[in-house]
Amino acid sequence: MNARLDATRVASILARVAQARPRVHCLTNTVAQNVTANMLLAFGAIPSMAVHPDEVADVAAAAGAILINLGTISPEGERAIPRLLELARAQGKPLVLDPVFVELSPLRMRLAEDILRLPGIVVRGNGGEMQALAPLLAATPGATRITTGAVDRIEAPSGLFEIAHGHPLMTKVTGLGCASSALVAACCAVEPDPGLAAGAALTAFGIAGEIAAERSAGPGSFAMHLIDALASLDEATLLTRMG
Ligand SMILES: Nc1ncnc2c1ncn2[C@@H]1O[C@H](COP(=O)(O)OP(=O)(O)OP(=O)(O)O)[C@@H](O)[C@H]1O
Ligand SMILES: Cc1ncsc1CCO
Ligand SMILES: [Mg+2]
Repeated sequence: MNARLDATRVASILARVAQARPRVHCLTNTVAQNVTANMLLAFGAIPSMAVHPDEVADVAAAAGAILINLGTISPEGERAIPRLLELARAQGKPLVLDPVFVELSPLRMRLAEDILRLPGIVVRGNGGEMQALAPLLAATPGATRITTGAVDRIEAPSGLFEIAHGHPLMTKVTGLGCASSALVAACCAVEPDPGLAAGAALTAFGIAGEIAAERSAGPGSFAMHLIDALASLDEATLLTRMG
């Protein structure tokens, strides 16, 4: 099922991130901002986090990809969203939606519905979030749907990928799902097939999680080791871990 996503392919996408150093503009939640920025840097990408509706499109204009995360959506963030959608549409820029807790509020569901109208949209959520969005996604042809958990499932126009890497400690540090969405966006900036881009990002993140778990004593040191493991991931490690 993942025949097109071997270690060489993943390494090639990661090398393109390291070479191009794409900026990912993150309209994200206040909890996950720091860990998201640090994971992007460890991955070789560059974060920008502007929120103000009157500057967000200027700041994002030269970014390689955009992330919209609904986790602590504010009135200001809500006004920034159409600016980013307009920019992504005009420039054909990749946009990833992280529908945090979309099942908890009609406001989030309405915002998700607007964002899902963007052609080529990529959505990454956990099982509950993706289940809540299922009726909307069923009416969204061309979207890439990513459900993370013990096994990550990527349903893309180019096919289905399943990633069985990672570690349960990844659920004990807040914002790692949010950070994974940003890494998917970074790969979308350098790889036109969003299925392969998401597969590379989540394989790298999962393998870094496995390595970090071997080095850590609990969730605190795990977060630190995860940044280090992601920053030093190389093709030889991918080959060994992907088998
Ligand atoms: N039980 C598990 N075993 C291995 N890896 C896991 C497990 N659960 C989650 N992961 C990994 O953790 C990362 C985050 O996924 P998760 O589904 O926990 O996100 P999330 O619920 O959106 O997190 P958050 O909202 O806290 O940011 C993914 O890379 C995923 O593969
Ligand atoms: C804990 C939390 N609350 C809103 S966003 C967030 C980070 C994980 O999604
Ligand atoms: Mg989440």
